[in-house]
Amino acid sequence: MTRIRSISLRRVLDSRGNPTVEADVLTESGGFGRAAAPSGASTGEYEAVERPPTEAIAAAREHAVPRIEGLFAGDQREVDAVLRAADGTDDFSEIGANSAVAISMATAKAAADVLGAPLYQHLGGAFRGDNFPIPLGNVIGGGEHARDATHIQEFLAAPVGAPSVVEAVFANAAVHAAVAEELDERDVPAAKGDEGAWAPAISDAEAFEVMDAAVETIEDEVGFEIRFGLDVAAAELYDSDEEVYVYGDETKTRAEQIAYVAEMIDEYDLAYVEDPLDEDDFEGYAELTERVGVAGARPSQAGDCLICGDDLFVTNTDRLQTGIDVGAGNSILIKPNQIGTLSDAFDAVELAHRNGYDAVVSHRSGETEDTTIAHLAVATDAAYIKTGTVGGERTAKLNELIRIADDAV
Ligand SMILES: C=C(OP(=O)(O)O)C(=O)O
Ligand SMILES: [Mg+2]
Repeated sequence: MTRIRSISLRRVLDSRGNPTVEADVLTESGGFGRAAAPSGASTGEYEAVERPPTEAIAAAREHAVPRIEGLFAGDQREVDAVLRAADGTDDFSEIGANSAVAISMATAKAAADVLGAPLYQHLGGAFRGDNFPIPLGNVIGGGEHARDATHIQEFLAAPVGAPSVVEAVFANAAVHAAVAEELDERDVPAAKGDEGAWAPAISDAEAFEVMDAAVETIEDEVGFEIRFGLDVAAAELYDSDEEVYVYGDETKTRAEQIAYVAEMIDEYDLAYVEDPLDEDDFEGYAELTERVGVAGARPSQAGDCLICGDDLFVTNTDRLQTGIDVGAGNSILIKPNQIGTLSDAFDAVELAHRNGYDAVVSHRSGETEDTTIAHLAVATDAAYIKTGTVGGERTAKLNELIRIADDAV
């Protein structure tokens, strides 16, 4: 295997118009990989730290790049371990998780290029057969991603019965269009939020109705089962002084929040609920998980509702282990930039799978054209991949998924 000859880092634009870190990795035999860090808006308190790109690049050039140049490109674990050692902190606050994840992902792409293999195969996906992640598509959103819209951050289409990835991807786009029609009929204008989801000024209750109607319309059209799900992003709603969840003028106690989410799962047969409670409430997650009766290995395979930890677990194996120990949730959201390296993201998926939890690989609200997460989702046999449904930085991932399924990457 060839060694890494050089690493270049630069600032590029993300989908919000903010700067982010892009890395190029070049090997001695001419292998090339390029990757860019995404960026969150509703970030978890326990995520690895993103530094302003200029500082992150300067720190990575000083501390990490000289130690990684010369390593074998295919030895991802070694490269990621050296990134961590060069940073020297627990949370990548020296070189920035944005520099770290860009270098980690670009290294994997360079190694795949050397092998002449698609990235998902290099990452371990050669034996995945016909298992493909189901795309969860954000079609109505608010929270931290849009002002004056729903309190719940994301309403996500879940085409669980789609016979193929391509049909699933197009079904989500059709639900996005059907939501626009449904809003139009109700005379509700809607701009789009950060992830391309419609961001109407309607109540959460009305958004449930709109989703339900749109999903049913498209289900009838395509002839396979489409459910939907949520990212409540409840840490953003939680007032820790008052110990209540704040929905505009209304509040819910912890018990009311658990009851509300359980009721919505039941009423709308939700396939997926992410971050239903605050990021410190492992016990609350456990209570809800038990209440909605999710049992057994890999709930997605049994058609059960996923209770997924994003801000709760932050792609971190220590936090996931705490959750596993108390029965908090049954799935984990995987965002490589929350933890800083691909090796750490893989460890989180493997710990999840060994314990019957599903993995859901996810984009961030601030994205680039980077397609690494499509390969990561296939390589790890993730149950779902969460992205938007429209917009270039979102369709980049979806179109790559279609190409992987078509063996055309
Ligand atoms: C994608 C999400 O948003 P952000 O990237 O803003 O954390 C999320 O909360 O799942
Ligand atoms: Mg989330």
